[in-house]
Amino acid sequence: NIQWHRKYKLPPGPRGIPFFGNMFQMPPYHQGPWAQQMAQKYGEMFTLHIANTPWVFLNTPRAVSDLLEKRSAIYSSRPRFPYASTLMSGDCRVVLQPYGAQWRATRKIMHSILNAKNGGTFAPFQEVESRQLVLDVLRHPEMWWKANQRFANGVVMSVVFGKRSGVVEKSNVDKLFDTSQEFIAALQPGANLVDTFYFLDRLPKALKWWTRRGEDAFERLLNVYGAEVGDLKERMERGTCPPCFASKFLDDPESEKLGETQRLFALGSLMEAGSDTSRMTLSQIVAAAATDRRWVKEAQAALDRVCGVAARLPEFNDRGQLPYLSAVVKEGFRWRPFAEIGMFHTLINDDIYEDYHFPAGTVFTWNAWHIALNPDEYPDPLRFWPERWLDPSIQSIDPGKVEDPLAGHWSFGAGRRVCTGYHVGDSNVWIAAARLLYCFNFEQVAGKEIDTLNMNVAEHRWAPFDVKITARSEAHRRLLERCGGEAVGVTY
Ligand code: HEM
Repeated sequence: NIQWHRKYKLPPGPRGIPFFGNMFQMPPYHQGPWAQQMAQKYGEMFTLHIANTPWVFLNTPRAVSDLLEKRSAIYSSRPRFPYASTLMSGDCRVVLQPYGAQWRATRKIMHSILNAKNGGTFAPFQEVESRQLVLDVLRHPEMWWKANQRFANGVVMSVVFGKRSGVVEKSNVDKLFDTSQEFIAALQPGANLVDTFYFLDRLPKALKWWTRRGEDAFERLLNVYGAEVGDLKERMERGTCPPCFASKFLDDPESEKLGETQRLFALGSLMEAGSDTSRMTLSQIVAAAATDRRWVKEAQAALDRVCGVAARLPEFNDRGQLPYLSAVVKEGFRWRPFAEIGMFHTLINDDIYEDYHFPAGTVFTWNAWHIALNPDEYPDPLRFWPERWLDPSIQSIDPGKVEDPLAGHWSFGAGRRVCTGYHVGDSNVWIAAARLLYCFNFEQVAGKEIDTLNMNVAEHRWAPFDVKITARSEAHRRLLERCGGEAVGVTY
């Protein structure tokens, strides 16, 4: 221990208790405000000890860029998860895989399919599902959050499996999304003690009460995805499957080398990572629209200039003429980051940075909430202010980068671990936001004002907040019925 302390030096942080460290100080959810307070107290970095693993929070873009980006080759692994990764996922869940050959090979193929050049493969799915979205909101405005969820799940189902979820056998779709929820639940702090207290993993198998549960979850997932891949192969043979991620992935000879389990988990990982993320970002934009009319008026004026008044729905082709809408999407990713304390990146070698010496195995994360709401980075940070991405006199940003999904914020992560689906995610949110804003007005409900700093947008069983949504005019209503209606009968 003394030798360790002589050799290594970590940033300061709150004092913990023996054995558990700071485990009980960090709230189990909505950790952003707490981590923000810590950053205000300790400065550019602070350290927590979760059991005996040090976690370093990076509180400025400078530190995130210096470590997670510029030194990405050694800051891109993940902590061990004996339950959520090994037992439940056969060590094949991309998002938790350690930095190594298997992760790199899977990610390389994912990237080759999900990059911007393939946007044309996915745009038809996003086009249909966003038409259905605006129609669903028109018909049942109080169920906007369900419509939003259906949109996000529907897009990711089509992007991955080339299948419209509205027409897929419902039980398997439910099972697909249930497996995702089960995985997300398993990742919550404290959900499985062995993922924090690694010594438990050394117990004899008979004493590990969680083993059966994890093995069951693993089997279930293989069956659900196996069934979906079987169906996909049949549709490919019949020539009825539109090009999608899975058809390209399974056709790629490189993917054969990954083995069957890794191939199934690659598909599963995309479904898990790609759905809730789009849904939550859209919910944030709805909240922002209801709480601040100023930017909504600008967005609607920009849309009307390009599409005419209640003349036609915005299209992807309009994007170049609608920088304001790209700025809305960027602001949607920045405004209230839902990955409030970022995502864990494990350091694989010892490293020295300025005054500090970090041991291999230290976990790093970017303090997303603090950075996004820091007035030194983003003037008037609580305001949803798309202009900040277009006007360098508000914020130092190159307005030419407004369509670059990664520029100016960390919501898609950092370095080699950055979100593989960011082009799909960004365009999902763009088309849905453009169409919703073109067609609807959003208002708060009297007596049920939205507390935008305390919205639980992760909630998928009920509305995260109340909002009144109405068509902008009778002409918009007619347009919605016509254009939305065209999506209802589409099957593939
Ligand atoms: C719409 C908004 C989205 C947001 C805000 C988002 C955000 C993120 C974040 C923060 C990470 C972790 C990055 C890190 O560790 O540094 C991540 C990882 C990932 N995302 Fe996304 N994501 C979105 C959409 C999508 C979509 C649509 C897909 C797939 C079609 C996707 C696939 C993935 C995958 C596979 C990973 C794991 C990458 C790895 O560990 O190597 N994401 N995403």
